[in-house]
Amino acid sequence: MAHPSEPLRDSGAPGSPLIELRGATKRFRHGSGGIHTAVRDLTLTVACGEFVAVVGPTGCGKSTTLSLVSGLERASEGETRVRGALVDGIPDGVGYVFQTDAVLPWRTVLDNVAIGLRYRGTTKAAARERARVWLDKVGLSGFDDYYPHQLSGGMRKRVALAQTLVNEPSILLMDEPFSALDVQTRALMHDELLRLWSGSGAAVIFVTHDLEEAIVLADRVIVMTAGPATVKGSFPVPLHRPRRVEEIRLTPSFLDIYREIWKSLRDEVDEARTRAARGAP
Ligand SMILES: Nc1ncnc2c1ncn2[C@@H]1O[C@H](COP(=O)(O)OP(=O)(O)OP(=O)(O)O)[C@@H](O)[C@H]1O
Repeated sequence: MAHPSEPLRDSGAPGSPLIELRGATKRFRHGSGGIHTAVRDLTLTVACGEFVAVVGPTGCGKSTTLSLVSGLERASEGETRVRGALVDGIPDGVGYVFQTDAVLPWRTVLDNVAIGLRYRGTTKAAARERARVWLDKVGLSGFDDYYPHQLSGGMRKRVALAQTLVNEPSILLMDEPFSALDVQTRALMHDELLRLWSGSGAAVIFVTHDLEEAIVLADRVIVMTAGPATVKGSFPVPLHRPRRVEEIRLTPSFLDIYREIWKSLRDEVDEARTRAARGAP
């Protein structure tokens, strides 16, 4: 295991994926005694440094898939491996960014960013110094002493990103991180995320409802079936990097790949809508 305050770097041993879900099934027992299968026989691998986006209809099991990788949930059948080892608890080097950020309202921006390092045993001065570097990287230098309520939604999201990235995760799990932001702020955050990720070597699994967002960001888009989630299709995104997200959306190659993936996703979205109209899970 790496020293708690040191970033974990994955060497990317040839032939071995960083993240592997093999025939993973996750069932939940409900209070009523019924059993709900959220994920079924899901097989997915992610390589070191790869940016994978996962799209699928509402409630299909995308977040549960992330929980299997992060070790927050254990597969009922099949297995999840990170760096070849069975996931049993939170693997080293995992960072998580949720839709609702984990910014603490009673702490300053600087201390919010420093908090993860403090928990890992870094001294206050060193943690704050590192946090300042990351605040600068996310364009928030000068806001050290602000409290979260004094920031815009986009700025708070930047704090949340810095809070996670300051720990230099080698695996970044993102669960609809920008869905609460307005369209313009989202677009800015897309560019920002790509800038921060490029060269970091981190593998990303980015869950979203938004196919456009998935394509502009990812190396590969995974389409999930209507629940229980399993992989319906895996689509490489042949768009060059570095990407200017706003410009990419207008290119013929973007529209081609959008049409191709939407053809696969549309049936699942329709299926989920039909079930919702029938009141079925
Ligand atoms: N801890 C749990 N206990 C019981 N059921 C759960 C639990 N977590 C998830 N589920 C159920 O599993 C299914 C998949 O949920 P999940 O949150 O993974 O879907 P999702 O695709 O991320 O949803 P959304 O698109 O709405 O964010 C849902 O029916 C949900 O109610």
